[in-house]
Amino acid sequence: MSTFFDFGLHHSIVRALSNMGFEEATAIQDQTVPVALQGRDLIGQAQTGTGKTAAFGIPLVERLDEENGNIQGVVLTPTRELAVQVAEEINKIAQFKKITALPIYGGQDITRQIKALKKRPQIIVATPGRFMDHMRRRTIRLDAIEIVVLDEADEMLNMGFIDDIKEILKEVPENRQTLLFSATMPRAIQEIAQQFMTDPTLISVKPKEVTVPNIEQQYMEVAEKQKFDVLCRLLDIHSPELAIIFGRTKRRVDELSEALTKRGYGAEGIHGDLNQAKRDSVLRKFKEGTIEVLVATDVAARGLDISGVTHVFNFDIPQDSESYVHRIGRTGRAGKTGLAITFVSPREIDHLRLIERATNRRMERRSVPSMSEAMEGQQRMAVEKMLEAAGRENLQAYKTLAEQLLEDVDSVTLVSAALKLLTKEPDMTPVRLTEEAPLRVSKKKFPPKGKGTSGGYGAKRPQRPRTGESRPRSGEFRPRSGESRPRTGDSRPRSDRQR
Ligand SMILES: Nc1ncnc2c1ncn2[C@@H]1O[C@H](COP(=O)(O)OP(=O)(O)OP(=O)(O)O)[C@@H](O)[C@H]1O
Ligand SMILES: [Mg+2]
Repeated sequence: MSTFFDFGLHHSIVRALSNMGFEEATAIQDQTVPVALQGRDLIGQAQTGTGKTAAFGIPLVERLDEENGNIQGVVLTPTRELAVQVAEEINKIAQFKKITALPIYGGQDITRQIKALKKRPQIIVATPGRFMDHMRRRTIRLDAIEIVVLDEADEMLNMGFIDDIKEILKEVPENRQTLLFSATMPRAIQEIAQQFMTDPTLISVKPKEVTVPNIEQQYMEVAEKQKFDVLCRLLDIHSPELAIIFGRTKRRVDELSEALTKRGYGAEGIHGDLNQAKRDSVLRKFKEGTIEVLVATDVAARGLDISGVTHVFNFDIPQDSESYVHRIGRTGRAGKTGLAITFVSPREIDHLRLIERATNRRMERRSVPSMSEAMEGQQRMAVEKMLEAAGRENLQAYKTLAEQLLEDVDSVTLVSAALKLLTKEPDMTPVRLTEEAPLRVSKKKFPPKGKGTSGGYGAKRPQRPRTGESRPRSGEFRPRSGESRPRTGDSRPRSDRQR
């Protein structure tokens, strides 16, 4: 692997990368940065958490002119949170250069954005809908744009942003450089590539292994009615540092986070119907560790890089293999390990097999843990806490008290009582969860063995469920198949404001 010196980057960027703790380039950076620095168009595919942001961030910061205050670079992302995160990472890379990246997204006051634009950032990181708003208001000038990046390009297509993206790409100067990145590259991407890119270089890191090996992948067959109790047991057994639980619908996310809170877990939900202030505060609390469980729809499946996420639970099996890959990719990032557990109801097994085929990787079947295992897990935690305190805390102020207690009660009884108080015993507080219909795969859509696995990503998608909740009503579950994708201006998704 190259060090960042080998790319011939400006010393201020090498210094910034070293400040960020980046010593060597990751595989995708190693292969794409030199090509992007030459000004060539490229399509970059590499697994989740392998540094695709810097793979386009470094060439952006290197190639753009710091003396020029015009907008020279645009990065489009599918979600608002991702726009903020990507802008932050670019600003870190640019910390010793006079280049700034500004995030622009729906749900944020547009006049504030216009004010921020007056400070002349060279790079805009935006969700497509809000970028279009600014384009129409002429508050963003496009004539000096040299580089356009589509991050999570396939997801933006899934969300129906295709027309917006086409319009944006038509408006920016034709001789720009276009970079397109994602961990998953379904075929529809090729259309964009052909239409809007100039002789793009395709760089794909291990296309057959779309998931990273350091994420342990398990599944459990669980009846819909039992899912919640099983989830609680798993949380008790694993005591994750930070966990993300994905649910299928917004209602599901609301109900789950409420139910978890009722049972004493620090959990909050995030989905597209919450206002931006709420979304921001939930994510902030999760990053700080104020809450340890984030319950989310697929709005949090893409790109988010939160350190400390040790576990991902698919409370509801994802709709398709792309969603699966990105959801579980919120753990096991930057070389760390992670565990992903997917719940599958008995009627959804075919759907799970379809995901396994598309990702070319089997999930390990695990049996549902028992209540006593959950109890043991919590007891283990209590013992750990106690031993840690015994080893580290200054206990002087408690010693006399302890000696007095030991005169009346024997030591085993006393320690047992202390452990009981420290143990979070299984909580069976009743909760209310509306049942979700299982995801079914029609026999026709189930590809014969061996097919659809080439390149890891050819498998056909299962049908979307037909329940009202999971319609693309507000951008959470978008039509992904050719037939149902809106084609006209009228039926286009109502911009990223709804996400
Ligand atoms: N060369 C490097 N050395 C060390 N850490 C790195 C390097 N490049 C990136 N990282 C870190 O790795 C983590 C994952 O990077 P990033 O978010 O860019 O992944 P990604 O490939 O875009 O993933 P996803 O497909 O989920 O969007 C980040 O915390 C980033 O700071
Ligand atoms: Mg990314």
